[in-house]
Amino acid sequence: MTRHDGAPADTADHEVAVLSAVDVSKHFVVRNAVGNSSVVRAVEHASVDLHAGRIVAVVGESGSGKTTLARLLARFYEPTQGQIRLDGAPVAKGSAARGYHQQVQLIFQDPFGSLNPVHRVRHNLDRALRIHDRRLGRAERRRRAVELLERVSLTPGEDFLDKFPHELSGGQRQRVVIARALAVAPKVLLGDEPISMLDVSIRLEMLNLLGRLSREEGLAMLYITHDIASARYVCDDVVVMYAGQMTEGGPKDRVIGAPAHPYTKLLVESSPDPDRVGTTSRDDQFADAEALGEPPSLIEPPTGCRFHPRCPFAMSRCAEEEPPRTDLGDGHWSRCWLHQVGRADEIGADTYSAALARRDPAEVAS
Ligand SMILES: Nc1ncnc2c1ncn2[C@@H]1O[C@H](COP(=O)(O)OP(=O)(O)OP(=O)(O)O)[C@@H](O)[C@H]1O
Repeated sequence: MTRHDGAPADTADHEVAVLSAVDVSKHFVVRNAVGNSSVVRAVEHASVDLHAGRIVAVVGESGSGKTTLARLLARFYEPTQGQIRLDGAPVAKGSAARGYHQQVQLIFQDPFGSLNPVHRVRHNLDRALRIHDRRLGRAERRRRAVELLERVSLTPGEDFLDKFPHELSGGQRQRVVIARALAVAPKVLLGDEPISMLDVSIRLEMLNLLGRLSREEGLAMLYITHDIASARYVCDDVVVMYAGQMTEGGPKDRVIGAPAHPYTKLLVESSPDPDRVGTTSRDDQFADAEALGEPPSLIEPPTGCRFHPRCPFAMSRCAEEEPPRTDLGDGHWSRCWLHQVGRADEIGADTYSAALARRDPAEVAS
């Protein structure tokens, strides 16, 4: 069972996670036009474990901290606080990144931007293969490049070796990006919205490819998405982020099927059709959620539970104190005061908008 949000990995799971973020925070110092600085609390106290052969989805609105979390796990950023662990061992600050990136690969949204446009597919793969093993001869690298292309269903691989990125479709380019990531034989793939810029018609195939790589080849994966339906389709576990914090996590059928946090409920109900995979654009996703209010500033986030200004169930306590984590069994957990005061049943009793319509403004302190 995958553990999220701070519980010790080896007691909950009986196996050490391949890659973990343990209580990580990332703060950015930004300056305005007149030189005053402020701190953006992009991620705060986030924990997640990635296990071999399993996919964890991170869902949340724009600006909730998903990309920052992936970049922390990829060591593109050092955490302001907390730890990244690989195979259970803390990754030392400033330690060599090359060895790390042979084990942990990050895939971005835009496959065109990820490939060098002046080089053929062969060259793009060859470089990664040489980084993986300097002893490989030219013929062996070519053989492996063909094999990699075929692993991502670009067959026959020979036909793609001499193509330039602009000669490929978006889906084919993203497959080449994945093949290049696999060239270094990583244990972990981090996908930052890897299908959102692809044609709707091929998104399902890409998800199937990611699912196959995880299940059949044992890769541990993080899958960042706005799309609840694709998270439900391909992942094992889901973590929900709101305003830089993790609010709920656990097995996907529990989190998406029976949300235990009002924000997850809002996301699921705002999702155009949780059963139609990959058909919505980023802008349409959570359109209703946006109508219900802007996500908060991460420079001066709301006190207490960050979701309380938008929450139909908010009590005065929600504005005062951060809710503790409540474990709900089977790896499912939530950070919401309703669980602590015996009112958790209310989350599932009605739709989010019906609950919002009934909200008593006097209950919310700010
Ligand atoms: N390098 C940076 N400097 C300053 N602020 C940053 C930086 N990177 C991210 N942020 C801020 O951190 C917050 C979280 O951003 P992040 O990109 O992680 O969110 P996200 O959930 O991935 O959003 P999206 O889905 O739009 O990519 C945002 O307020 C963003 O403006």
